[in-house]
Amino acid sequence: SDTPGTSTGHRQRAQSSSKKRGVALDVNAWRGQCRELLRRMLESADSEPFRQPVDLFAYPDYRDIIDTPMDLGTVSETLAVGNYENPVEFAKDVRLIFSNSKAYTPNKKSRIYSMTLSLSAFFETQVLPIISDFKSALRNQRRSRQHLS
Ligand SMILES: O=C(O)c1ccc2ncsc2c1
Repeated sequence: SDTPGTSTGHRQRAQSSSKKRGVALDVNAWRGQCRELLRRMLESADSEPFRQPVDLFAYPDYRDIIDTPMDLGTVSETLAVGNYENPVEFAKDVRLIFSNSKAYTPNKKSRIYSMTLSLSAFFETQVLPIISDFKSALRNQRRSRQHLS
């Protein structure tokens, strides 16, 4: 009712973010965080073999072994055009880069394979908090929307 001083029902909570337990829970924060993570990976020398699709002239048997090629340039483009719905989809493509390299490598001492190991170790430490922050923001958003109506 519009009687002054009476409850007017639940105020619409901010859609994109709300402060809870001192953490800003923004369901959209993951995209900029993933773009920054990609930037840091691309500036590392360890990413050189993975910045563009594997050169099929350099590795003519590549597609005999690898069904779904993936590279950091393709991941960056997919992120930039908004074709990842969440950070889990983004991480799945980045992990594909590393699993392809592990599947293709002729031996576990190869230079490129060792670059795969160090870059994927860095990636996993950095992507974990991005994914868990996204999941808690989503839980929070669903909780606050459930109270509306
Ligand atoms: O020549 C190699 O040792 C090697 C190992 C892994 C790898 N992943 C994509 S290209 C490639 C080449």
